[in-house]
Amino acid sequence: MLKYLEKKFALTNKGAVQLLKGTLLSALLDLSFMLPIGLVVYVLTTTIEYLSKDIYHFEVPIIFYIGTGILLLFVMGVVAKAQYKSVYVSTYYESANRRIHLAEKLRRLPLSFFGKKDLSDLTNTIMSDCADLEKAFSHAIPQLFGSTIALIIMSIPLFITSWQLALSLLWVIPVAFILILGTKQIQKKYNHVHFEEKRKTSDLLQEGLESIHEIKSANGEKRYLDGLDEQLAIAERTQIKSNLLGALIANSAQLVLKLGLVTLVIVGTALLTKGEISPMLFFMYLIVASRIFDPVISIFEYIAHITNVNSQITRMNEIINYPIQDTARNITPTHFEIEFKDVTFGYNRTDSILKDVSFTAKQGEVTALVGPSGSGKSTVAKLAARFWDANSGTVTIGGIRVEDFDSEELLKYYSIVFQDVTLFNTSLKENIRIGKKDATDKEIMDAAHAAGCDEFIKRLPNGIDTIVGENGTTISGGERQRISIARALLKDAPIILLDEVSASLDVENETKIQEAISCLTKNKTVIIIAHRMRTISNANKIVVLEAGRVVQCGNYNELINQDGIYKQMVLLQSKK
Ligand SMILES: Nc1ncnc2c1ncn2[C@@H]1O[C@H](COP(=O)(O)OP(=O)(O)OP(=O)(O)O)[C@@H](O)[C@H]1O
Repeated sequence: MLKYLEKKFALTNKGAVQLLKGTLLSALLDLSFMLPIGLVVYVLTTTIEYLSKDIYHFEVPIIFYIGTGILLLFVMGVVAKAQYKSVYVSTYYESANRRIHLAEKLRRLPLSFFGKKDLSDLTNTIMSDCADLEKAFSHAIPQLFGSTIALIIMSIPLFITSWQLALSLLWVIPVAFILILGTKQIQKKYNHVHFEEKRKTSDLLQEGLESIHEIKSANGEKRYLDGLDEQLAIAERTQIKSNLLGALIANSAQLVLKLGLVTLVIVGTALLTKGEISPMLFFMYLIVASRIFDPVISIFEYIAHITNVNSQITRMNEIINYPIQDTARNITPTHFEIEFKDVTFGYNRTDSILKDVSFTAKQGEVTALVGPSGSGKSTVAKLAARFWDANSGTVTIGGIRVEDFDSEELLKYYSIVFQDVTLFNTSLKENIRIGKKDATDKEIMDAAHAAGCDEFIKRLPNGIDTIVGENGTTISGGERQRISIARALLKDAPIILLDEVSASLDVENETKIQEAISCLTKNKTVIIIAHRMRTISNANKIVVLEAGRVVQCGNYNELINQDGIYKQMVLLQSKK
């Protein structure tokens, strides 16, 4: 039962237990609301009975009734408080747990997962989907089950006292349910369309905000805003349609319920005329009829609400059930030689970006990857750090397959400088400290100095304590790259992956960086990707890639004497 609830509603185990508890308490609360009705019926029956016997005083003092009333209110209060605590408070805890659980899961997911998803979609799942579920769990799901249980329990005494009256009152419930459940698929379809349009709108908004510079520089504001207007209008239309349909179905169902009172009056009057029921019993049914449909109406609302969150639950389960790169073995390799053996890989598993790639990057040597744009150099570096898993073939470090390492442990062995440097909206110092969490300020300053950051840090208003803005918007591309190099220097890991490090540097800075890198790379396994042949002419090994295949491999002297793509690239660049 608990496992079913966990899967069905994307809950943690604790959340499923709380849902069960909340359901029972919600049923109890619905039942407790019938207690005052019981008291009213009791008072009225005894009053009428006394009056019919010409007795004008109560045998029990009136204070007894008042006391019972107060006691009932107290019981209702206690049950309501327990239900509130169980349903609402625990829902917020569950919501916090769900977000943490999702974030933990996202942390362990392979990059292939993120390649298939866009970021605004994931942000939506963590933020707004969680909020929608929070609402559903605090307002709908426990009450739905609770109200259903309460309704069944309330119906039993009604059928026992008079099955004809009970039937004439309650026949509308299954009819209304058939109406609601029969149209559930249509509602689901409309909700799904609306949900998708809402997602597209937030994608478009996020994309616009992220690429505001490009849009402005290409004079594309009008086109972008027109597109956004159109998308907003579509989202609005789908929302109206979905809400209208929901309201139409809910109101029709409520109208059907009203018929129950009509048939009760007709059947009750007929039975009364025939003398088959007492006026008191009829009267009692009329009072019950005024309240019995309340939980049913709530059930309809809850069903609509739960139908609405189905898409969110599906998306959340997609993340929760995605297989993680989980090997969790703590292994320390004795050396850090990287070997690619017949590696074939494609980002979408159908098109191969790398084909049968084999080479060895030895420890203490610099291995350079060169080749035309799009030949797969960065992809090789990503596979070396197990950002992605190869489709076939093996990537090993010190003779151990990368898949056998715990994915987080593995990255401790790497210092990585990629083309796209990500900076966080904090100080430069903290951005460099990411390389080594416990680094002292002096270590950070030394790394920044070695990476050639001194000159631009001096220019910043608060030096190394300057906040760099979201993703480092306040500093240039070359400066970002130098910060990234400072991080790598600080981390001082045994494997270094450098992708295009000198691409956005001027000649003077490039020389400085080259010096820093040569300190960094001593006795380490270095894989360097460069477009400028000059920067890698001293590499111990040069691996030339073309269309995802290794077409040449050797040192500079060997390759320059071969008639191949490497020689062509060197000649072409020296002409330039
Ligand atoms: N995340 C990704 N999802 C799908 N395809 C990708 C992804 N990253 C790269 N590619 C594709 O893989 C191919 C190789 O890309 P890669 O970045 O490895 O080439 P590269 O040799 O480093 O290119 P460049 O020198 O221009 O940086 C390209 O066709 C690219 O479009």
